Amino acid sequence: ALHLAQAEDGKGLDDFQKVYNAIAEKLRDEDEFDGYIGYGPNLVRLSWHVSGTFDKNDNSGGSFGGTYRFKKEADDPANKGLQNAARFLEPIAKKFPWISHGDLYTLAGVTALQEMQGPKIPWRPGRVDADEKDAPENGRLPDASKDGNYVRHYFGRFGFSDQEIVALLGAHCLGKTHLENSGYEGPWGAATNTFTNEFFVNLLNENWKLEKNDAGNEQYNSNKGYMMLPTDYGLIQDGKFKKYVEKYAKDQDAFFEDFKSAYVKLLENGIDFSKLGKAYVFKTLDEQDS
Ligand code: HEM
Ligand SMILES: CCOC(=O)c1cnc2ccccc2c1N
Repeated sequence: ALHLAQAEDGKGLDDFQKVYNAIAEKLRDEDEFDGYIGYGPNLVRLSWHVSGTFDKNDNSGGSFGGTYRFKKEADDPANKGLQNAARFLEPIAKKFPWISHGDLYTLAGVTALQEMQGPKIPWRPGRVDADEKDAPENGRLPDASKDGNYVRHYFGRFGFSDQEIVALLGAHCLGKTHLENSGYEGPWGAATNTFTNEFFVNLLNENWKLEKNDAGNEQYNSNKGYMMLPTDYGLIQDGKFKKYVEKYAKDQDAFFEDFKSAYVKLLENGIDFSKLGKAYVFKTLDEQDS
């Protein structure tokens, strides 16, 4: 059965907005990280990795239990580089000991996206920390060296449509790949910390060359120093995916709307929120500047 959301007792919008603001202020303050990209993209990746372990066949994994806090999950080779996001969140967890790890990891991704000018992401609390025995085994996160069909099959495990898959991958407009983390490198100089539909525009407009990188892995490089993973590139090799790439390259609002819905589905997969009221929509720091 699905995990039943149980919100932290007596905590409401104002309490979670305080956590949002603490993360957002720390993001602004520590802007030099990773060549002045900042922690935003890394926090978004953490929120996806703690959710992407979900398996609808037995409702295991997923964001509910906050099991990333255990080495068994944190040390998954696929999570290499996310130690930065985890370290960033430690003082936040200390300042707000009442928030569960699952809620913190997902709220941090929402905060980062909104502070990077992304869409407003409705968010619901109620994830409850589980034990180490509930941590999913390694190997549930995707392999970047594969093609579009692999990506379709992989996300089929969560019940995502072609349109939801393409929208979700639009998050690859943020940050960069790091050779020491994943065996992929780049984009050089083009890495961004602003949420846009640029990933789709680049996919369609650049001429991509498949090259071996310094780790011996094949990736697509463009003469502007952009890069795409083989799984990224699979979105334009596969006709059914490509039509959504074209839609989002033309219409950023449509991308924002569809990304928001798919991202919420990713973060809430496997959890029954029916006992809770409506989702919270947080104000950005800019919207609160009195
Ligand atoms: C086919 C599915 C996916 C694959 C194979 C994949 C693979 C990767 C790889 C290899 C990296 C580089 C990590 C590093 O070297 O530091 C990366 C980074 C990233 N991914 Fe994905 N990813 C996928 C889906 C997603 C999704 C669904 C999201 C969010 C909704 C996402 C968000 C990010 C972000 C924001 C970064 C940049 C992290 C940073 O700059 O530190 N990815 N991804
Ligand atoms: C808009 C310029 O960035 C890109 O084209 C791009 C492409 N794939 C990625 C894959 C993983 C992480 C970041 C990625 C990225 N920033």
